[in-house]
Amino acid sequence: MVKVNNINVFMGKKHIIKNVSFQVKPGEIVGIIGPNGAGKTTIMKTILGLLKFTGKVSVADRNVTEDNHRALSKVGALIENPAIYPFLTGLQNLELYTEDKNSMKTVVKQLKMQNYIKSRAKNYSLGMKQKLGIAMALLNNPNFVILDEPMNGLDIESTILVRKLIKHYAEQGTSFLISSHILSELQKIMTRIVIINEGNLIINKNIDDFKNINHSRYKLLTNNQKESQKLLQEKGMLESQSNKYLLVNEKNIFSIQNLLYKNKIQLLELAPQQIDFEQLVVRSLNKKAEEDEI
Ligand SMILES: Nc1ncnc2c1ncn2[C@@H]1O[C@H](COP(=O)(O)OP(=O)(O)OP(=O)(O)O)[C@@H](O)[C@H]1O
Repeated sequence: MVKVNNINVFMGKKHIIKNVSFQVKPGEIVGIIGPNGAGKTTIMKTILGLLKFTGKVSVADRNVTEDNHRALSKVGALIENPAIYPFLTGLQNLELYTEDKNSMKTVVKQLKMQNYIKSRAKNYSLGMKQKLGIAMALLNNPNFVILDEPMNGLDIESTILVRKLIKHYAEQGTSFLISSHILSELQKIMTRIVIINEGNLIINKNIDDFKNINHSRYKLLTNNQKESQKLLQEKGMLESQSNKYLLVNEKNIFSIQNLLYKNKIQLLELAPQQIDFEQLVVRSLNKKAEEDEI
C-alpha cells in the first residue's frame, strides 16, 4: 500500500531524516514512536508530499513527490492542528472536503459528534476540534490514513471510541500510520511498530515480534547471589543485574541450573523478566545508543 524507500530530508544544513525505509500494508496499523524531535511529523509530512526529500514514496504504486500529489486522492491525514474554519459549523467544515454526504454523516455518527456538529467550530473545545480533525481524515473512505497524535485532548470515552473506529476501518482494509506519545494507547491498536530516533529508523517490527525480542531474559535468585554472580561472570553467562536479581539469557538456563547444582547453590527463583511496553521501547532506544558508541 505505502512504500517509503530510503528517504532523506534536509532543513537548511540539518539532516533531519536519514535513509528511512518502511512499508504500510493494507489493513496494517503502524505506530510511529520516538522521542521529541525524532522526526515523526517530518516523516508524515514527507509521505504527504509537503516537504522536499530524496528517496521514494509511493502510495498504491503511484509516486508521491513535492509537486505531484495525485497518489494521495484516497489518503486522509491529521497533522498537527486540524485545519478548521472557526466561523463555519463542524458540518460545514466537513462539507468542504466530502465527496459523499452519506459517508460524511456516517463518520459524524461514528465519532458521536451529532450534538455539536451544527454549531460553530470556534466554540469547540480542544477535544471537539480534534474529533473534527479525525473526522476530516476519515472522510471519503480513505485507503490510507495518517494521524499525528490523534488522541491529543481527547477524554477517555473519546479515546476508546477513536481506538475502536481505527480498528474498525483497518478491518475493512484501511491502512494507518499513527504517531503518539501515549504508548499504551498505540500498544492497544498497532500491528507494527516503527521506532525513530534522531532521524534514523531503529526498529521496524510486527508488534508480536517486537514484544518477543526482549523476552529472552530471565531473572535469577539463589540462596547465594554473590557466589552465583561470580560463577556466571566466569562463564560469561551474566547479562546484567538488578538490586535483587541476576539477569540471564534464556538460552543458558539449563547450563545455569547445572552450574548452580554442582556448586551446591540453591535455586530460589528463575522466571522470565516481565517488562512493560514502555520499558521495551526505552530499552530499544538505549540499545541503539550503546551500539553507536561501540
Ligand atoms: N521547519 C523546520 N525548520 C528546521 N528544523 C525543523 C523544522 N521542522 C522540524 N525541524 C526539526 O526537525 C527535527 C524533527 O522534528 P519533528 O517535528 O519531525 O519531530 P517529532 O518526532 O514529530 O517530534 P515531537 O514528538 O516533538 O512532535 C527536529 O530536530 C526539529 O527541530
